[in-house]
Amino acid sequence: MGKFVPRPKTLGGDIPCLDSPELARKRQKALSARAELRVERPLRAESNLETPVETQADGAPLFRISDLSAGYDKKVVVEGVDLEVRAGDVVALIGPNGSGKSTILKTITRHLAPLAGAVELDGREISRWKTAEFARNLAVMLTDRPQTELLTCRDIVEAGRHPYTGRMGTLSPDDHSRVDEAMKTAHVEELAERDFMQISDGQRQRVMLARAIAQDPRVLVLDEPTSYLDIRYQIDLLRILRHLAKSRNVAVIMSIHELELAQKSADKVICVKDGRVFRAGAPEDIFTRETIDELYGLQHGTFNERFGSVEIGRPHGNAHTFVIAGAGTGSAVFRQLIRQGKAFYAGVLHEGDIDCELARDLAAECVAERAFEPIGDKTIARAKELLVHCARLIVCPAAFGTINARNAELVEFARSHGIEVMRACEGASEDSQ
Ligand SMILES: Nc1ncnc2c1ncn2[C@@H]1O[C@H](COP(=O)(O)OP(=O)(O)OP(=O)(O)O)[C@@H](O)[C@H]1O
Repeated sequence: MGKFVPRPKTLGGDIPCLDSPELARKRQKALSARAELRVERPLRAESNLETPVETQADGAPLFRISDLSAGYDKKVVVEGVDLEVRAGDVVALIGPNGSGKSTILKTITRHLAPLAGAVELDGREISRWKTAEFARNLAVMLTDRPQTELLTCRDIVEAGRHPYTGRMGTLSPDDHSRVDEAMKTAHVEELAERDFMQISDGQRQRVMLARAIAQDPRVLVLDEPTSYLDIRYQIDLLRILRHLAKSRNVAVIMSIHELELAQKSADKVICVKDGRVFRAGAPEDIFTRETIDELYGLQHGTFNERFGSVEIGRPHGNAHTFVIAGAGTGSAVFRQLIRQGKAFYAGVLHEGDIDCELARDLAAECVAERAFEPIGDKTIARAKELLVHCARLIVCPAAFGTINARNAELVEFARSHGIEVMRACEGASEDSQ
């Protein structure tokens, strides 16, 4: 293992001393790593990062996939894929493990040859593009870890500019400022001099994002870009991708497992299941309980479309707890009971209240009244029918209002039947005070 050679001091702000022998050697290494890193050439060497790339005049898709079959060693693992992506679109591929998302992404980035069908960039089959020409249009961020030796994180990001340089990979001052900008955008400035192989997975992912940004592509393809990132950087990454799409007209195509993030960041969602496109459409059409439960074959939990989250489902067994909730006061108690594996009833709630939405997924039964209507006789009677089987009543709201005033009857009912009454906020028995 060679000794790590620190980078030379910079001259004139952040512009490195380009004629240093050490840097030339490292740059040579970076050049040889270039093939490994699959650096793709941006379309126009002279293009400015601040200048949005022109959209096609006729509004035709930038990228078109038609009846694509893809797989390994002539064995098809995914087929019948159709997709049109326009400049500025953010497209998310979602679906269960092993459904074929990565295989599609590897095929549309020419890491795998298509087994059938067509993939066109700018109306031309991707196999007909010269390597450099194709590379000038498209940047890729896949999940495999590039093995590099003695390259700093800055070297890696600089590799994103090599498509703009001559054969020796000498970066111009303009290239350097773009590298700086990309590192700043991906929050990896502080990693600049660290060995790329000696940083965390999440840090490495952000460095690879910086490289892709420095590359200034028209199409950016990312395989599970959020997988190693903490929540702050997941949000940052998706904001960056949306910014690239909306301000610079980059077409972004990514696979992603975090449904909530996909729902909030994608313009178009492609659901891949069992090697086929199971459904495709706008997030509003895709992120429904029915579609997501079916896509993932959820049996013990369910997708809550209101919250964009997956709930782990209600516990088995009889309920011995009744929770009076409302206006979001019950959510924490519901989740606490679920964590404890305790089944519970919830009521009397109003349709549309967020507690009502959640209780429908988590409670053994949710007693609900129509929105904005005072609690009626039938509803209160049903709540009492359930309450009488319970050992305790948890009251979440600090006070009742006009339309849920009759929940006070449940408290009285509990007391008169020897059922323990607890205030959620105090966690103590009200009756024992
Ligand atoms: N190099 C390979 N050679 C042969 N089969 C492969 C190879 N890579 C993946 N597969 C198979 O292809 C199918 C699709 O895999 P793919 O990686 O595309 O799924 P995915 O949807 O990206 O899954 P995940 O969400 O787990 O990343 C799987 O059955 C997988 O085992």
